[in-house]
Amino acid sequence: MSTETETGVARKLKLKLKLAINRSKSSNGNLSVKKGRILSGRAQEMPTYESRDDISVKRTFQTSGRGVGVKARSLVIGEFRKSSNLSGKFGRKSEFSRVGGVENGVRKGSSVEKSLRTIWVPSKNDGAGSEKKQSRWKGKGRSSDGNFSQLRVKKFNKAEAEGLVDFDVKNGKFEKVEDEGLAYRGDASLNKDLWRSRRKINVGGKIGGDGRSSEVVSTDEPLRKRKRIRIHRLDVSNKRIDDTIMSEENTKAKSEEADDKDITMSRNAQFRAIKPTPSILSFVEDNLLGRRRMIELQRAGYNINLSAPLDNIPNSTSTERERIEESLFRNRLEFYAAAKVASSFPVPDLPEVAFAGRSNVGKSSLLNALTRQWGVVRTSDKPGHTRTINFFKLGTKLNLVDLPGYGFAYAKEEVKDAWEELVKEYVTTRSALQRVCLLVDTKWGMKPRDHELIGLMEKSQTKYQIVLTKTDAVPPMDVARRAMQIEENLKANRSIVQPLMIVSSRSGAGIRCLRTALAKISRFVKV
Ligand SMILES: Nc1nc2c(ncn2[C@@H]2O[C@H](COP(=O)(O)OP(=O)(O)OP(=O)(O)O)[C@@H](O)[C@H]2O)c(=O)[nH]1
Ligand SMILES: [Mg+2]
Repeated sequence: MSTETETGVARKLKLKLKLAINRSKSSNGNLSVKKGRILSGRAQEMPTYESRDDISVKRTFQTSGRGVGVKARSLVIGEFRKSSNLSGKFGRKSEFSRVGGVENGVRKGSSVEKSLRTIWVPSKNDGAGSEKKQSRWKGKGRSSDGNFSQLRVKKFNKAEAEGLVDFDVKNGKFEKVEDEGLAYRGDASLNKDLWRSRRKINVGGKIGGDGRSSEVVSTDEPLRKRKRIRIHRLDVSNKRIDDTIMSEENTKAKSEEADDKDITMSRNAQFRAIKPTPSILSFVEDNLLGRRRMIELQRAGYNINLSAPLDNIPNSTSTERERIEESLFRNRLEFYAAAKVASSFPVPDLPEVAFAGRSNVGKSSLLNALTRQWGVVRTSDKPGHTRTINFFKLGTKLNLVDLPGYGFAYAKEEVKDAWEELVKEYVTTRSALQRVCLLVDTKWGMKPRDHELIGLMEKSQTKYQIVLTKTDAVPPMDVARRAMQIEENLKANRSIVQPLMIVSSRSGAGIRCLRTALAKISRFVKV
């Protein structure tokens, strides 16, 4: 290239650079940066360079919005690669030296206006920043691009005076995207370095490690807030009790709580705060009650290929189910009467055990499970399937009675009322009735109608026993909590028969215990 051309090129370069600096100064708010990529803005109008210069470029951007501080500020550094309208690289290597301390305005300021700057910095690595090279460069500049270098040093000084921050990061790269402005090419290592160097600043107040400067940097960036979970002070079941950090919000909430003495825990929190007794817990564990994985049943020695696998003898080598331990329940279950009204109740000849409870709680299923005669009593997943009082004979010693459910059911209100009245009449007047098994869904617990029926049975001195059902649908701990809750609530009652039974017709858990309890009635009670 001739001297004449070089001078022309230098002049062009100077003009364009000046233009770029002015633009970036005057229109600071025009850039938006996201994930290291400049999305829009003035960077499109970056100058092009036709000769290679020993300068490197540093741009700092600050986005407004969330997380202003280390993360929000994106330092974009690097070099331009050759492209159609660029005849040379811009900056040899993107290694930078620190040019100034961090000014609060830059770090703290959330406004883009204040923080967005473009400065042109002589690279230390390239020697442009060193005394020796700078003077050489300046000298050179006097003949060819002296004005340019002066301008650059001037800008540099100005930027330094403004206290723009610089970081030392290796090999950062720019690429020029055709007329789209600068695009940061997502160099992961660059990101890491950046993040590290910033962390170092935060921690030690110095740029250490790879950082080329050891100047102290102000560290008044806001720290990120930690997430906090608010838990009720009485809820001891939750392990993540965070009583260490007191945010403003927390303190306020706690003082409000203290003021409001009548504050009540949510039902769920109350339930989770229940601590079951060791005896209940061991009963639940021993009988593998609650939701269990098949592997757990297998390890306990149950044949999981059978339906209701837990209603069997553990570690049995037989592929068949072992026979029922209570001879009473080996008898055939026979339907013999159904009653829609009290006048059609059959003559009481044998002791009766009735199964009461809300619709869909699993009364009919339990009869089948107890006798292992699935299909004798009809069941359905639709609440309100059993609509009459159904009497079943179990051999010649005991009758089992399946009652219609109460509460929600797919039936008309007056029909449901009639069922409820019928059930109430049966449990309070039936002379042969020896025990009512009041079934309660473990998941939902006792409802007002259950308490209503209990009240009636207490009045009429009918013996009743609570049976928790569908235990396979809830975690073992919840089964224990529910049992504990009900026992606590009903401990003052006189007609209740203890202990509370906990079963699952589906898994067969607890069925053997219930059989034993009911078989006793047939042995000792005579009608
Ligand atoms: N997971 C699970 N489901 C059960 C259990 N027992 C019964 N079910 C299901 O619950 C639904 C209702 O069972 P039923 O035996 O018909 O209930 P019910 O209390 O007789 O209902 P009504 O006759 O409408 O009063 C059916 O879909 C059963 O399969 C159990 O122990 N575990
Ligand atoms: Mg039923």
